[in-house]
This record gives sequence, structure tokens and C-alpha cells, in this order.
Amino acid sequence: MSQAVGLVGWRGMVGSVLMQRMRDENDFSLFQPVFFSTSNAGGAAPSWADGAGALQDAYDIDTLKKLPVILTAQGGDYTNAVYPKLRAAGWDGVWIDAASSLRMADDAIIVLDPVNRPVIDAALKRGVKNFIGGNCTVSCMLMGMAGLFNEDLIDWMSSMTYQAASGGGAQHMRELLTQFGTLNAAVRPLLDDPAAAILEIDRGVLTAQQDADLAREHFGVPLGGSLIPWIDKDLGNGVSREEWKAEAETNKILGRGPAFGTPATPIDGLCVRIGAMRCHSQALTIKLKRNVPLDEVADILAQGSDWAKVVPNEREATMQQLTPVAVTGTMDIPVGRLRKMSMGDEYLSAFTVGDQLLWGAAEPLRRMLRITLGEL
Ligand SMILES: NC(=O)C1=CN([C@@H]2O[C@H](COP(=O)(O)OP(=O)(O)OC[C@H]3O[C@@H](n4cnc5c(N)ncnc54)[C@H](OP(=O)(O)O)[C@@H]3O)[C@@H](O)[C@H]2O)C=CC1
Ligand SMILES: N[C@@H](CC(=O)OP(=O)(O)O)C(=O)O
Repeated sequence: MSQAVGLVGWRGMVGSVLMQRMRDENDFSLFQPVFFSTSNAGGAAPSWADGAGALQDAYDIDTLKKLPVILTAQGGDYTNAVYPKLRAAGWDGVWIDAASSLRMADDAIIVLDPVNRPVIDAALKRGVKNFIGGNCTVSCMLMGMAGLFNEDLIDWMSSMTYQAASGGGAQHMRELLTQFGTLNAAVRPLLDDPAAAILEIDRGVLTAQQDADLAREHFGVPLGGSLIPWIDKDLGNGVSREEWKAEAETNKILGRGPAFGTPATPIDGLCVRIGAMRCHSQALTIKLKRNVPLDEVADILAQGSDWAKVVPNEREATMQQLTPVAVTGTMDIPVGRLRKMSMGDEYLSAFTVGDQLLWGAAEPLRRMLRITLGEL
């Protein structure tokens, strides 16, 4: 009889992508799923899960306690409410989580096994039980840049992000599309008239964007036809929490920094929300530790992970392969715009794109579950 695994948050946006990947990879043949719900205990398990019992109450500590492994994509509020009670009740199982709540805890590992498998294996050996998925921007960046980090070639890095609406959640994606629809409708007759003046169309769009009735409950401001150069909380020192994660999480994932007795790699930049659907993109400025020829950089990146794909730094290849539309729904992490910058031979530019619901959220958790079950 295979091990039981509790699944919480399986019907949310991250959870749905996770369930699909697990079905695609036949992961459900490896364990007995027990599905939980915060809203519908006693309801039916998903129709595709043959033989799974009724939904269990995701707040019932006694039921959760019986499971050797729990995987949750329910969110940080759920983790904060349930996880401490579960441990306080003596639960000694493995907790695999998409939320950021426990990421920086001393007894938690941030999982991205194609990049930090040795860190994960060492943690499992010493009995660590908490394995948390990384921030989507950080995970997607590392999946692309793993080669240069592995070769210890990065002196410092600046990352300027272009983050999709999905990072905020399903409601944010809907709001973005609603905004686009409203803007289009506002100028539709003018768009249909080839003789209409473009500045009149532009004025019409701005009027609709500035209209207090434009849907903005989730983003707070218009995103359609605009951008928002702030993501997550204000840390009060000019840095957004999303920006802070870049250096903090990257170094923790790689097992670097004072906590590991090594210097941390400085990483900083600005995080910007744009009107893409579910792929995060980032423009990177990298100060290399030495002058590495560009063809060597490309080889190192291509070998860094099975999913990193180097895109030639040419117009057509870039336009076809290095965009959110090209990458959405795929496991590929293309890396392109590789060139030396005018500041000197040790300064490298790069641009990378990743599906923030796949490598940015679901995939590292799915793989950690397999590692826990001894199947990866
Ligand atoms: N969005 C992202 O890009 C990323 C998110 N994460 C983490 O994952 C967590 C979950 O995020 P996300 O998946 O976007 O959250 P969702 O809001 O899509 O889902 C969270 C929960 O909401 C409940 N829910 C209520 N109404 C619905 C509905 N109509 N459809 C589906 N679920 C519903 C479900 O719980 P129930 O079945 O119990 O009612 C579900 O598990 C985040 O809080 C974050 O911590 C991590 C990385 C990236
Ligand atoms: N903050 C990310 C999404 C996310 O959920 O991040 P985290 O898992 O670090 O809270 C974004 O908005 O794009």
C-alpha cells in the first residue's frame, strides 16, 4: 500500500496547474491522495481522482495529523493558521508549501531541485521536514541562470522584472482582461473608422483609464495600457518585499550567505507589474567575476539545467522565442539578449522568461513530493 499524501489548495490557480502536471507525469500512481478543503468538507473529491474519498476539513488538525506528507497551495493565511497548530500537536510529517510564510525560517528549505538538489538532499539527511516553493520570479530566474551560478561566475546581478497579472492571483488576471475590454469598448467606433485621429483614440483610452468606474479593485490602479512599478509590501526603506526576495531567496536556495559561512551574492533591482497574463520576464545585468567569452556563457547557460534554452541574440529569434506568449504553458526557460555591455567585458546583459505558475509555483512542489517519496 502506497503512502498517503494530503493535498490542500488543489482547486486554486496554483493548485490546478499542480494537479494537471501531476496527472501528466503520472504522479498519482505513487501515493494515495487525501483531498482537503477549507470550504467544502464532505464534498466530492475531483472527478478525475479515481477512488479518492470525500473532501476532508483542511482545518481539522486530528485528520491532518494522520498524514505523513502534506502538500499545500492554499496560501499564506492557511499556512499561518494551520501549520503551527499541527506541529504543536506533535505532527512530524513532511510539509511541502507554495506560500511564502515559512520560506525564510531556519528549519525550512526553499526547493528548486534542478538548481539546489544537494541542499535538499543534505536537509533530508539531517531531518528537515519543511520544504517550501520559492518566489516565482526568483525560481524562474534561477532556472535560466543556473549555469552561471553553478560555475560561481556571478559577482553581482541586477534584475529588472516584468511580472504578469497571475502573480496576484486569478482575480487579478480577470481584472486585467476586464480593463482591456473596457478600454477597447471606449474607443471601438473610432478604431473601426480608419480616418479617426490616433490622438483622439489615445485621449479616449486615457479618459477610460482615469475613470473612477474602471475595474481596479484588485490592482488598485489601471494596469491595462499601463504598468505598476511596485509589487508586494512596502518594507519602509524604499525596497518592495518582492525586490527583497531576489537576494534573500536566491542565496538561501543556493545555500550561500552568512548563515552558510560564505559571502552572499548581491542581487537587487526593481520589480514591475505589467499586463502579461502568466509569464514573468526579467532583464538582467550581470557583473561576471571574469571576462568569459559570450559563446562560453551560452554553453554554460544551456548546460545549467535541462530547461534553460539559449536564444540567439538576433531580432527574429528574440521576437519569436523570448516572449510570454511563446513561453506560456511550457516548461522552457529561454535566456536571450546575451551580449557584453558598454561598461566593460565583465558586464553581461540577459533577458529571460518563465511561466510563473509552472517553474514559478507548481513544478518545484511536484518534484519535491517525488523526492520525498523516493521517486526522483
Ligand atoms: N498566484 C501565484 O502566482 C503564486 C501563488 N503562490 C502561493 O499559492 C497560494 C495560492 O495561490 P492561488 O492558487 O493563486 O490562489 P487561489 O485563490 O486561486 O486559490 C486558493 C484557494 O481559494 C479557494 N477558492 C475559493 N473560491 C475558489 C474558486 N472559485 N476557484 C478555485 N478556488 C477557490 C480554494 O480553497 P478551497 O478548495 O479550500 O475552498 C483554493 O484552494 C498563494 O497564496 C501563494 O501563497 C505561490 C507562487 C505563485
Ligand atoms: N509576488 C508574486 C507572486 C507570489 O505569490 O509570490 P510569493 O510566492 O513570493 O508570495 C507576484 O506577485 O508576481
